[in-house]
Amino acid sequence: MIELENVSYTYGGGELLSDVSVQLQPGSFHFLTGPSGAGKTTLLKLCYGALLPSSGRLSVFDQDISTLDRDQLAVLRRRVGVVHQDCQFLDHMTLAENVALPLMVSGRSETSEQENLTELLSWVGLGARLEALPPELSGGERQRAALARAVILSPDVVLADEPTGNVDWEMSQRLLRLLIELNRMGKTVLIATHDLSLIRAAKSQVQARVLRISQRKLQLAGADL
Ligand SMILES: Nc1ncnc2c1ncn2[C@@H]1O[C@H](COP(=O)(O)OP(=O)(O)OP(=O)(O)O)[C@@H](O)[C@H]1O
Repeated sequence: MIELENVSYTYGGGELLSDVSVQLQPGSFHFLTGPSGAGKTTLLKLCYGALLPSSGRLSVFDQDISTLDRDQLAVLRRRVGVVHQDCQFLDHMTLAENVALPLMVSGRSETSEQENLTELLSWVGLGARLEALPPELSGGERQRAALARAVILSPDVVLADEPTGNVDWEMSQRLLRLLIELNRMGKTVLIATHDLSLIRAAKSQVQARVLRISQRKLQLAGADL
């Protein structure tokens, strides 16, 4: 589904990721961990085509990303839902409008889609907050809204960047359960996190592989987490 083969990523400050190879199989569940600044967000951005590898091969849904034009890349991105680290809401729009943005951008605003929106917001426990503005939301509400927006177009893959970064343990468990539920629906899930207790908690609920970035390399973490 997503395959990196000897991918390196270099920017002005030097090489951040070196010779990374990994496959995310359909329906798999992965964690991506590593110290702050190790390159987790960068690796996620490579996975949805926001950045291109400096070298190596990256294919998403069996398409070599370097061969895609802008329109093809846009189609591909609709199949990958991203929960951004900072949520990225438009503060003057309501929660429901923010979550519906991907529908509007892709020209899908029929009644059935609006019904899906209401259902989706109830699923994440925000059915009563549709009209709230982003500055009025708590950290946990923002993260759940970001998750709803990431899956509104029914993507095949969900990439979540520190989805439990600013919430307490109870809320992080709730977010984790939602992500596990998405995986049980067949979606491929990758969660970037430095929270090892979250990973430990997940291991009894889902079969997850843990990838770790250390000194520019990506490794499969052992059972000693
Ligand atoms: N194109 C770029 N230009 C400048 N700096 C970059 C670029 N790409 C990555 N970096 C730097 O590389 C480092 C890794 O960033 P990244 O956000 O991927 O790490 P991270 O593991 O997600 O960190 P955190 O856990 O703190 O979110 C950062 O210091 C970032 O500023």
